[in-house]
Amino acid sequence: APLCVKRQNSTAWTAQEWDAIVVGAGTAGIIVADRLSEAGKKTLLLELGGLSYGITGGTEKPAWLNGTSLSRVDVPGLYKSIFNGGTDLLCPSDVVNAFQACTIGGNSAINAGLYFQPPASDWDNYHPEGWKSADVKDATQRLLDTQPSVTTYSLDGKYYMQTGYEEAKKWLVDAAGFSDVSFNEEPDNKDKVFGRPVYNYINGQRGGPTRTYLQNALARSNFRLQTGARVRHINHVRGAASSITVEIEGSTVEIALSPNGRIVLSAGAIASPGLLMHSGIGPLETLTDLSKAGLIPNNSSSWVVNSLVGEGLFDNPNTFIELSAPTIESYVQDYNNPIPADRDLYLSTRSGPYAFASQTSAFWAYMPNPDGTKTGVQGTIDSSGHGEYGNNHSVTLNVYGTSGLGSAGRVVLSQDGSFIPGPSSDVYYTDPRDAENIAAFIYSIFQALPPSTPESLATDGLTPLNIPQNSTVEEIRTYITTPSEYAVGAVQHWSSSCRIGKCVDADTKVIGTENIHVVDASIVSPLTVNPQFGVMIAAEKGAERILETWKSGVEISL
Ligand SMILES: Cc1cc2nc3c(=O)[nH]c(=O)nc-3n(C[C@H](O)[C@H](O)[C@H](O)COP(=O)(O)OP(=O)(O)OC[C@H]3O[C@@H](n4cnc5c(N)ncnc54)[C@H](O)[C@@H]3O)c2cc1C
Repeated sequence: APLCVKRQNSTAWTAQEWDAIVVGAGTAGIIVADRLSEAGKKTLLLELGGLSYGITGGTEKPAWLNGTSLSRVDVPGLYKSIFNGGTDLLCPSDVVNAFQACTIGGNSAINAGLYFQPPASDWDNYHPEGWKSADVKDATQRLLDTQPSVTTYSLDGKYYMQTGYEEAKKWLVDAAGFSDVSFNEEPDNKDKVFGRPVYNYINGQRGGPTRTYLQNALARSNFRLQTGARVRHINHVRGAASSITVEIEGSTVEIALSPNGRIVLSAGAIASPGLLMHSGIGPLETLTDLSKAGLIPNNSSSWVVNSLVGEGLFDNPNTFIELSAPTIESYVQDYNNPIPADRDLYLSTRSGPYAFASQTSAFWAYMPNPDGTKTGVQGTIDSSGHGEYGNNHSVTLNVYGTSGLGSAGRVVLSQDGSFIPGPSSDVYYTDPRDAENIAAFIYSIFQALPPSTPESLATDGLTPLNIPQNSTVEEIRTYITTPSEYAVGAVQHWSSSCRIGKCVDADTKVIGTENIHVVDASIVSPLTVNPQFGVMIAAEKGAERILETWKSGVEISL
């Protein structure tokens, strides 16, 4: 644990009692632990993974970064290389059945850094009392004060890889009637809007809670971050937790809460419900299976039966649409061998193609439903083609369904005897209305493209290559719901598996427990935008609510 040992050079931390034990130094966990320690609580932040950003001591990097303080995590343009594997940043396969980061920063250390503020309607329409837009306003401001959102990423002030952006703007703004907006200036406007993406970068490098909140917390003597610590389960009697069992450096230790202490699970939308289940908190059937396997006590009087633990797991259903135009010049950032001029531009001035992740534009719309609700759709355009469409004149449009979708699954434990948490098979498109809406949206924007077929490309403007421009709604619906390299792929935006008002109460406390909280993507309902910003608001707000429960002096009876 190179980070903490230096300052708090006690090896006896495992024998101490903690006011708050936060599980997972990810996107939300870091923020919660910072705010609780700031309020004077003696706070332990336990992280399964290891070092990530250069500032944490991370050293995983390509040779061209040797001699700098940067790790691969710091360079925004190395984002897509995470999908090539060969990294210690990802979760081991026995932790979650999904593509997730297990390292300081969690997924904020590997994601694209897209940082879109959710519209007020996401809180007002989909979250309960106490979590409406007016309730999260201050939390949002605290977040923006600590982690700003940037609209220019390259420090020379220029925009790079813009040929796809220009064609998309011609299509969506000039022909399809979308408004050209600055997303930061009007975050609530997500209906028929187009613009440049916003990111959470700091001075041309990856931002996120590790660069901001964690640095504040590490300066406090009542805070400790421990890496390489895998939490196995919470020890509790009918929901009143007294300690946590952790595997660290090959041994298993129990770490105690102080009287009136709190446990906060921030292990992510798949792992947090998994940890609750492995602690005897969850659906009866799952707890019965775990007890038969000897993994939780047989004595069911110590269980907390809560069928909503894991329920509602969401991920955006997505489709890649490959677009080509004669004017487009594709660009692929290279992990090992960047174009020397682009490498030097980044190293000398944090400018150029390596100063951002490669998304050059984004757009949103809502599809109205007969019952008065609306279904959100988002498009994000990248700088290169995908799969067999990787020619020099193509880019990839990633279309997601977002808020208001009816499809969701749940966190299930694997049936192979190892009980690893993962998504059920019914996360995407189980509600037929979702595919209808997304197909109708794609159809509608295709009408604003010049007529073309994949065999006879438009000479001026974009041609869709994998879904022909002249497809019917029905043909598009079939394409997007048929698994392929371009459709029904997991975006890994896991959320909503332990929702506020259902699985946890408005104080983020797991219903049926006394002092066990969940604060991470699990508690947030499906948002109109990529989840990171909303998850960080939930962490600010969650910390505020937890601190209020302490002030009101609720006693935990053991
Ligand atoms: C490839 C990829 C790209 C993405 N791009 C974007 C984007 O550009 N913009 C955006 O808004 N969203 C993006 N997302 C989604 C976004 O990053 C996540 O929604 C968000 O970071 C989730 O935050 P969290 O706090 O819930 O969990 P995480 O950030 O995942 O943190 C969970 C932490 O808990 C730790 N942990 C888990 N189990 C244990 C255990 N048993 N003991 C101890 N520690 C444990 C993990 O190691 C991890 O550090 C992306 C996600 C992925 C995977």
